[in-house]
Amino acid sequence: SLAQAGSCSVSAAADRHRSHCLTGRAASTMAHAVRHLGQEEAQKIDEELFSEYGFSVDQLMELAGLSCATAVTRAYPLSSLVKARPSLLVICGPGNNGGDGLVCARHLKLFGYEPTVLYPKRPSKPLFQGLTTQCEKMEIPFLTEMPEAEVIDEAYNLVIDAIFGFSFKGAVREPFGSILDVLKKTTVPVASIDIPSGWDVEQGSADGLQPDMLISLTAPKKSASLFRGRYHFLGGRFVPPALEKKYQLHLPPYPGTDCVLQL
Ligand SMILES: NC(=O)C1=CN([C@@H]2O[C@H](COP(=O)(O)OP(=O)(O)OC[C@H]3O[C@@H](n4cnc5c(N)ncnc54)[C@H](OP(=O)(O)O)[C@@H]3O)[C@@H](O)[C@H]2O)[C@@H](O)CC1
Ligand SMILES: [K+]
Repeated sequence: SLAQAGSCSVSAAADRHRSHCLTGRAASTMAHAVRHLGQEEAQKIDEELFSEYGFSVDQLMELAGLSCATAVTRAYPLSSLVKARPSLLVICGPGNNGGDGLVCARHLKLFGYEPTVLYPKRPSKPLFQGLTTQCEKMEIPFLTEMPEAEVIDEAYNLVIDAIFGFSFKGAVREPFGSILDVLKKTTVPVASIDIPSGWDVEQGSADGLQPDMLISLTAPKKSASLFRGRYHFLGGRFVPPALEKKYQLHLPPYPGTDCVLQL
């Protein structure tokens, strides 16, 4: 399915459709390279979206999670899954990255996948309680503990890592240290939302998780240049042009109405 975009033919008459036919890679080489954000800068942009631009967290989280689910369908279409059932494990952390994971799980269920969620540390805020209820009502099962690596390899096609995002700092605290240790032993592909969890947002982690996919939200963070997996997508198509300009993000153009773009 990733080859589809590249094989699309371009006629002069269909110039306005040209962006549909460019792969993200081709499109991004046409403009300035997309900028990689430092940790403080990513947090500042996030804050500004709320304080200056009037967005609510719920709104952006919905768009971010939808982008992630869409990107997963591009890289791992239902027809490509090797297990009998289209099972996925979504591991959610205690912050907004975890919230993106819950939204992503809900959309993936609507897209025909069978997500199961592990959500060991749940904030008491109504936002996260609501997102949890929405998943439960969609008959998405919640695990009570992290399965062994062999069990994950046997049961799931893919793990979605929604543990930590751009606010992660320092050494990993429990229960997430043990969860990440198991995740490093699994052989099924891991798709990380925004940052491979456990990586320093700017410096990465030499002996850390090596995900197969990374979905950068808003703009890639500095550590994304160390990503060696197969699929790097950009998502979170909600940045107002004035904010993009102020931070000189140089975002590549998203094709048509797509909410994701392969970098
Ligand atoms: N504008 C955008 O792009 C948008 C971005 N969005 C998303 O938000 C994400 C950023 O969310 P965020 O700020 O809530 O931070 P995030 O990293 O999920 O969690 C921080 C939590 O982790 C914990 N923690 C930290 N360090 C730890 C450690 N060493 N070991 C253990 N725990 C540690 C700490 O918990 P604590 O234990 O301190 O309570 C804290 O609560 C971003 O990456 C993107 O996915 C969209 O939803 C909306 C639009
Ligand atoms: K993550």
